[in-house]
Amino acid sequence: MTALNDHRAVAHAIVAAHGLRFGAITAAAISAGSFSSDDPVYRGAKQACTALGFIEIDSECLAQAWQAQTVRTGAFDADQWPETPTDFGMRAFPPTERGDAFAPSPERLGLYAVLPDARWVGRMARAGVPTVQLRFKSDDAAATEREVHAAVDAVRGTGALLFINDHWHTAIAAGAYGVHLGQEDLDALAPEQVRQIRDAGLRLGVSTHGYAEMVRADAVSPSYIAMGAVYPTTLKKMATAPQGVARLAAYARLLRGYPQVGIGGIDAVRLPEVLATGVGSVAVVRALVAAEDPEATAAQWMASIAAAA
Ligand SMILES: Cc1ncc(COP(=O)(O)OP(=O)(O)O)c(N)n1
Ligand SMILES: Cc1nc(C(=O)O)sc1CCOP(=O)(O)O
Ligand SMILES: [Mg+2]
Repeated sequence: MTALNDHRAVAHAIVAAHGLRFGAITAAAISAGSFSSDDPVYRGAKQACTALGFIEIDSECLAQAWQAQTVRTGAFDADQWPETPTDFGMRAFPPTERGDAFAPSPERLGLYAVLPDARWVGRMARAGVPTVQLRFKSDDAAATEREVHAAVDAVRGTGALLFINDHWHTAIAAGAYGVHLGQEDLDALAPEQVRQIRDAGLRLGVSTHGYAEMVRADAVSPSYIAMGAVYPTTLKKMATAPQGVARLAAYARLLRGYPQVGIGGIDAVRLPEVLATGVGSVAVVRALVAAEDPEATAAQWMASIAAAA
């Protein structure tokens, strides 16, 4: 039994219980950190999470959740990694029952193709990919408007659900199925603008890269939550290290109740272990766009995803 008043014992018990799957750095790291409370469970958990390689804001978030879990259950249990939303300060799940929830998307979005232009969107939609995203990176407003409208036209009649990355205003005007926003995109929006997207009936997907960002995403009750980067990706410069599948599985358990998407560096070899975490969707760029035969590759991936469901 771990002594509840000894933060060092708490830290060692958590690292001993979870070091193998998350990969403990060194025992020496179990001393570092800044603390917002003297509670021994909070303090020990923050030291342990730092030693397990979580970044500062995620260690803080986890430490507060460990403390809340201990208060809620009446006992500290080192084996029980926090995965109850209310312990993280989130509102009660399921989020779909909240008054401010975005329109729902399917629980399992399946293969999710993130694509650079409307031509690719049409091509993958016609190949039967169930979820597609236009990720058109341009500051040219006229070109963006053309591309968004072309993407909406391109999926018509295919059954594919089209999310527009970043350009939410144009997505509303063009009648897209949904919008995908990152944390910085979300930070740039006033609450009124978030309401505007929701009230227009568009679905909202939000990117996350750890616990603190999941809490932030949950605050707007989106239609799905994306988690990345699971593996290293060369597609864009990431501010955080790859998460790996052990963390992805822990995130997926916390976010049960949301449709979930794994993204970043996923290829055919890694696909089975990503699906084994329980996420209902995998989002890819290069695996399709750089494939020799994108249609055949999409068909193979869709079969693998269906077989794992
Ligand atoms: C499904 C999905 N997940 C994550 C992202 C990344 O979005 P964001 O963080 O806004 O970065 P950019 O794609 O805008 O560079 C995504 N697009 N889709
Ligand atoms: C666009 C994007 N967003 C990510 C995130 O983690 O938020 S990873 C990523 C790139 C995904 O490309 P690929 O499948 O080629 O690695
Ligand atoms: Mg973005």
